[in-house]
Parts: sequence; C-alpha cells; structure tokens
Amino acid sequence: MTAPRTPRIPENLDVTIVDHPLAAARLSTMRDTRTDNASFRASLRELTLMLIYEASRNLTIRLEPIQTPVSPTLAIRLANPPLLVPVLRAGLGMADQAHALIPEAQMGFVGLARDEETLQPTPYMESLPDSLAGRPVYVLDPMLATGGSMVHTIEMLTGRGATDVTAICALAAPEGLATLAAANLPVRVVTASVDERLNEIGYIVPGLGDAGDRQFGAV
Ligand SMILES: O=P(O)(O)OC[C@H]1O[C@H](OP(=O)(O)OP(=O)(O)O)[C@H](O)[C@@H]1O
Ligand SMILES: O=c1cc[nH]c(=O)[nH]1
Ligand SMILES: [Mg+2]
Repeated sequence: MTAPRTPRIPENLDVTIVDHPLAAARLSTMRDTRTDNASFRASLRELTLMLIYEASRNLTIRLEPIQTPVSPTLAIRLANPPLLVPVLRAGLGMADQAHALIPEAQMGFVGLARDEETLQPTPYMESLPDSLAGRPVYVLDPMLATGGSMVHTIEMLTGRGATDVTAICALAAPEGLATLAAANLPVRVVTASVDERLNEIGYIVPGLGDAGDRQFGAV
C-alpha cells in the first residue's frame, strides 16, 4: 500500500501563487547555480516587487479630495499600511523593495537562524512595535521550508495582537504550507512557487539553496 500523498496546498490555508512569466523568470535566475550573489539579490528584489504588488491588492484605502490641474477629484491613499517584517538574514533582500512600494509602511525586524541539525529556528533578534492590534503585517522571507521559522515569527506577531498576517515568500515547500495550516494562525501566503518537497536535510527541492548564503555569502 502506498502512503497518501501530501496535498501541495492545504484546503484551509489561503495561498496565492504569483505564476506570472516575469516572476518565473526571476525565480529561475535565483535557482540557477551560475547566478552570482549580486544577480541573485537583483532578481530577489525584482521578484519582491511582483509579490508585494499582488499581496497588496486588497489593502484598504481611504479617499481624500484633491485638485488636479484640471478639476477636483478623489485621491486614493492607503488607510492602514502594513507593518513590514523582514526575517533576517534572507528577508533583508526583500525589505528595500517592499518599502519602496509602500513608503508609508513602518518596518520591524525578526532575526532567526535555523539549526541545520534539528531544523528548529533559534531567535536572535526581535524588534517590533508593542501592539500590532488592528495592523496588517507582511512577513518577508524568501523561503518557507519546514515552516518552523514562519510559525515562530507569526507567533511573535500574534503575541503582540496581530490578527492579519501575510507571509510573502519567493518559494514554499508543501511541508511548510502543511505546518502553517496545522498551526491555525491568522495567515495567508503569497509565493511565486510551491515546489516539490523537502530533501532529507530540510532543503526545498528543486529550490534555490540557502537564500541567505546566496545573497550574502556562507556563514
Ligand atoms: O521553514 P524553515 O525550515 O524554518 O526554513 C526557512 C528559514 O531558513 C532560512 O533562514 P536561515 O535559518 O537559513 O537563516 P539565514 O537567513 O540567516 O540564512 C530562510 O530564510 C527561512 O527563515
Ligand atoms: O531550501 C532552503 C530551506 C531553508 N532555508 C533556505 O535558505 N533554503
Ligand atoms: Mg540560511
């Protein structure tokens, strides 16, 4: 008897896959071992633009009367800009681009390093506003692998009152999506791809390797 296959996208998790050819082209550059650190960072920045553009489609707006050179009209402003939270190190490569698109946004920071033996996240930094009640939060991390780092990050956020979290990832593994769904957290996921699986050492397959090392060099 064969084991039941893990569904790639859990039914109870809101997952948006940005499967645009330009997003796929940037992701392909990031996957390619021939891509150097600088080109990897440039492709991640460009992919982040597309992910944020899609993620922010449903942000609430407010209207403000303004005057064009021709007539009065109503300007559209963001009513409640999201808090941007890059997860160090790898999420740093998404931070500038996300901030350029949403300049009104505030930014918080979380630092996590995954123990490569246990695959558990070890926190080393948390710089967040005391209260996140009523504020949308965008977590920026290129990789959702086992999901442990994302669950840990979202629990930091919900502990401060967040109820509306978007995980913005270049890549997700089915196992990470299943972990997020099982954690029953107020999160939706926006990603450019749901890859095949994790390998025996917790890397996404086909994936792109270690997103921190690919940007900044091995530590
Ligand atoms: O879903 P998980 O199994 O928890 O793995 C994903 C985490 O791994 C990577 O960070 P890493 O721990 O390598 O730190 P780095 O960004 O400093 O390289 C990545 O940026 C995620 O934060
Ligand atoms: O494939 C993976 C898994 C976790 N973290 C990464 O950077 N890459
Ligand atoms: Mg890493």
